[in-house]
Amino acid sequence: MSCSRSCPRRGSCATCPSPSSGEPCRGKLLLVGNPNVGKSALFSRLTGTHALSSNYPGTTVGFLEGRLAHGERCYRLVDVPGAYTLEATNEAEEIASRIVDEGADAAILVLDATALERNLVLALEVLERKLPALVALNMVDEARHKGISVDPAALEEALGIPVVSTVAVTGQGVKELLDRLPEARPARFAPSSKEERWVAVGRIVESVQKVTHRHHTWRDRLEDASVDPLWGILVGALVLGGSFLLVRTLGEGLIDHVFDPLFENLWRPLLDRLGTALGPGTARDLLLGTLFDGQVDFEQSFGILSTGLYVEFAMVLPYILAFYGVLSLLEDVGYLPRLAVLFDALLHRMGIHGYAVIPTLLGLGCNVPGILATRVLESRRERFIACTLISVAVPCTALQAMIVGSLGAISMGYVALVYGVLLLSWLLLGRFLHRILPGFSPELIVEIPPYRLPSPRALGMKLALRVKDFLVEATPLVLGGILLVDLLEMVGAMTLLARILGPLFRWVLGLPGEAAGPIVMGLFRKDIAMGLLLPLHLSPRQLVVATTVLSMTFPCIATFVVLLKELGGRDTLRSMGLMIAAALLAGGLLNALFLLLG
Ligand SMILES: Nc1nc2c(ncn2[C@@H]2O[C@H](COP(=O)(O)OP(=O)(O)OP(=O)(O)O)[C@@H](O)[C@H]2O)c(=O)[nH]1
Ligand SMILES: [Mg+2]
Repeated sequence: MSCSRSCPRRGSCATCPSPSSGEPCRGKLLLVGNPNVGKSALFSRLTGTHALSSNYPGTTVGFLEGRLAHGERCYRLVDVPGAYTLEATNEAEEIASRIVDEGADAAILVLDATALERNLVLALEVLERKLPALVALNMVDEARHKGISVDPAALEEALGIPVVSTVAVTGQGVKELLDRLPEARPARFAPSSKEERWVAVGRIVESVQKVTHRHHTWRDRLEDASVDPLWGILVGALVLGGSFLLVRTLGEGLIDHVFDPLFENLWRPLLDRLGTALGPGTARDLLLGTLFDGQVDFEQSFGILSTGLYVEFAMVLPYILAFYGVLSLLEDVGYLPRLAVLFDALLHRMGIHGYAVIPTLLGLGCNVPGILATRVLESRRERFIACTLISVAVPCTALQAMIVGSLGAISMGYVALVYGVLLLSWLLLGRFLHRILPGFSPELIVEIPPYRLPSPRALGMKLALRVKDFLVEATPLVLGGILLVDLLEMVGAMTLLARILGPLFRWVLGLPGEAAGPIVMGLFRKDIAMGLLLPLHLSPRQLVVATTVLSMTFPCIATFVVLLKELGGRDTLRSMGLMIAAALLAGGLLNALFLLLG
């Protein structure tokens, strides 16, 4: 097992046993470098722990720790968030700066050979702090394609520390890097000003790097086209439209041809037998739920083993697989930062810069990583706006799967209506927050990585990591949520909730009081809450209102916890207040519109 799992309280990883002796790992190594230079790819290679690695700056925003065993020695290896400078400008850089200041036995300075100049600035800042170090000169394959050659021996001479050329995605040079770890040493750079550092960097680059002329390739042309104001929008619309279609087709295909048949043909007979063995009583009510004609209804029975497992595995998991498969591909190709450039003008009107598009897209998978990814935004104001917008108007894949599964079964028009209202709320709330919150949004300074052909192995590992995270996080909440609903039902709490909130639901939203329970249960899991709405036999229009309100009100418990961690108590409360107000307003207006239309 890796340290990152066994030591979630980062930094207390001294409890990880070393390979042979059973003693804790005492040595500490840091992987330090600019964003998107391959630190996490190298981390995965060195520790065998899979860290998320994507082709855009800011993938790692908190740090990850793993164990690196080499020969008789055992080290704790820290994947430090990418930073351009240790004079931090955002939270990810603050974390990086703090970790470097805490010190370590050695730092592995990961430099991108295609952008040596910019990378060396940070390297010198680290070296000025007298940390023993060595260099992993990464992406040398990419540099070769670009006609850039860096002489590692000359760089070693110039810096005074070991330099090893690496290609983190293939593992080239990684063994040599490990072999040379003991040679890591402090360099002789004295603390200097920014200007002096740039001058030193210029001198080093001149002596170690050669650039040869090369012709424009189709990749260069595609890169230019995808940020062009006109062509870029066309490419963006095609990519986004195509992605959504692909997710839907893949998700539906998996449900129809894999997961549904599995539940119907394998799981149902087992449940039937269990039902007969248990006979009527509380145990059967909790495990299988309500029976219809003596049979389990996977969507409506609400037993732990019936609806609980079905919702998670047959309704949500297929879309999780499809969504993360497609998103990971877009990430690794390097398309997302281009989307950030295209969206910058629009997002600036909402007080956030274009880069917020990446957390937002991640939020469409699960709000939790989406909110964590807002750490790359510079100001607190931007982060508050981005987090609130994600929680209010960006439905996670689990909820979307249920929306498409239930509302989509009636008409895709209703699904489009819910998405339309969410999009409009996202835009209007963003505008509103931009107006009322003091401060300004910094300009977009985002580095556009080159397009890269993703490695199927890396993609597969990333998908497996994300699906595992989903299962670990969702399973206890889904099953526990269903148990809680059943217990609350048994003690009459749901009826009480319906009575208290009934008038508000009836008058403002046009919903029966019984819808209050499911919507409040959204605090646990929104997919389960959506499942609870189904047995109420709402009219399609009521279901649209209920779905919209459920999407926009309280975040689920996991999102709430990260919001609290990222924004602090006061801002989380403000954000939740906005969520409830926006949800009631949107639901109320939809209801009024439906009444007007008759
Ligand atoms: N061609 C090539 N691609 C690489 C190499 N190393 C990493 N990559 C790719 O570069 C992208 C960035 O890698 P990451 O490991 O996410 O970089 P990082 O430094 O952890 O980035 P942040 O977490 O954003 O700071 C990914 O798409 C990797 O697959 C390399 O040596 N050659
Ligand atoms: Mg990373």
